Amino acid sequence: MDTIYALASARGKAGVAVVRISGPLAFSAVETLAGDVPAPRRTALRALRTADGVMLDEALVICFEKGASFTGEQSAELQLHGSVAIVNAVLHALSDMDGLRLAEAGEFTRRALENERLDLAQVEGLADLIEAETEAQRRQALKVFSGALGEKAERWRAALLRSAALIEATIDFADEEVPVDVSPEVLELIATTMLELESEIAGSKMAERIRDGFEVAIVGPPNAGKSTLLNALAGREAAITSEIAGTTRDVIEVRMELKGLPVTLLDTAGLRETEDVVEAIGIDRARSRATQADLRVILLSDAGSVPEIEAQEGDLVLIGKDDIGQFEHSVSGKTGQGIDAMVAHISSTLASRASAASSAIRERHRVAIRDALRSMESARNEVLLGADRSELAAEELRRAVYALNCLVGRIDVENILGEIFSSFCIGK
Ligand SMILES: Nc1nc2c(ncn2[C@@H]2O[C@H](COP(=O)(O)OP(=O)(O)OP(=O)(O)O)[C@@H](O)[C@H]2O)c(=O)[nH]1
Ligand SMILES: [K+]
Ligand SMILES: [Mg+2]
Repeated sequence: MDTIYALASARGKAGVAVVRISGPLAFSAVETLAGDVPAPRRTALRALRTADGVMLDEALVICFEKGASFTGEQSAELQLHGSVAIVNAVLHALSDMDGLRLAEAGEFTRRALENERLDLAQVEGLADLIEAETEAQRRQALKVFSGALGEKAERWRAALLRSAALIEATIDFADEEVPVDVSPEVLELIATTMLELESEIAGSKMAERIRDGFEVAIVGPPNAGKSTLLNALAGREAAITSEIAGTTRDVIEVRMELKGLPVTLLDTAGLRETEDVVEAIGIDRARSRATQADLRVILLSDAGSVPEIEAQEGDLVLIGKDDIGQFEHSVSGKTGQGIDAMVAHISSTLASRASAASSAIRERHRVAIRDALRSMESARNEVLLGADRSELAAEELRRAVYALNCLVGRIDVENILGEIFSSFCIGK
């Protein structure tokens, strides 16, 4: 195994820059640079020098023993003064050492996965944590990174392994008299686990929204003040506004954070009957994007008019261009009247939906959970068909466990055998 090193903090001028070293030669690299290997997990101030004795920097050095580091390998971190020249000089000194090479992208994390310091879902959580831009994204990624999904998967696996073991035990007893009918317990275990998996799937759409952002569309007739409202929310002239009806054609997207939630606001073409071919295309797009959005702000041109598009649950229907707040449910992009109330409604609606988010944040997770559910469904049917279908039921349960193993990136069906063996001993 190579010893790898890399700059762990961002490139460029900074107060502190962190260089990470991981692998069997990490401590010897530290010794070469710092003159000794400081006690593990203790911060030590050291002068770093090249092999020729040229001073590189004065740095804080932290060593981590094998088995007690992020990667699971012997490793070290050098906290340098954050100048480009110092970082380059230290990286150069490391590259001169035998057996050391620059790490590839994600290689430290890959080693953490290989050494089982992290499961696959945690690696995904870590990737999201690094990408997190909003408070909700940070909290969600941290939950996944701390192993929330892995813990759940572990619980589900245990229930399935127990079910499989119970069934396997009856197969073993097939020729003799089966002491107890295990099917009620097995069916109960499968049913409760299926419920949990289903709720994980249900919350997964929201988890994805927190990752990728909620879409909120502004829709209404031409000249209702949609683009002006978008610009007011964005704090810049993102969309062209004019007194000409039919100004906006393309869907204009503005990414923003609303009370900690990632939101993409959509400004759309004014909805009306038109002979203009290009405007008609814009209106089609407006309708379809608005329908698919998570929430709609439906603007009316005046108090008497009806919405151009059907409101869904949680949508806001507001009278536009009401500069002085003459009407109760109204907004004005020009004066800002009603905008705070509108934002409060949008963010509280989205926040309450977001609170149902599960830890299954990716399509890969959903695929694995759905696979597991399908197999559990089949297993349940086999159990219901009677004892002579036990082998098929156990087989389906094993498939479900396999799917859950894929979920966290651990593929060892050997565990089933272990569980079977242990209950076999207890049973006999
Ligand atoms: N008084 C007042 N005028 C507004 C307000 N919002 C927009 N306007 C004016 O109304 C006209 C249309 O505004 P836009 O923001 O372009 O309206 P729109 O709904 O995007 O129009 P289309 O893109 O053509 O569908 C412009 O002349 C704006 O200056 C408002 O809140 N108050
Ligand atoms: K307009
Ligand atoms: Mg517009």
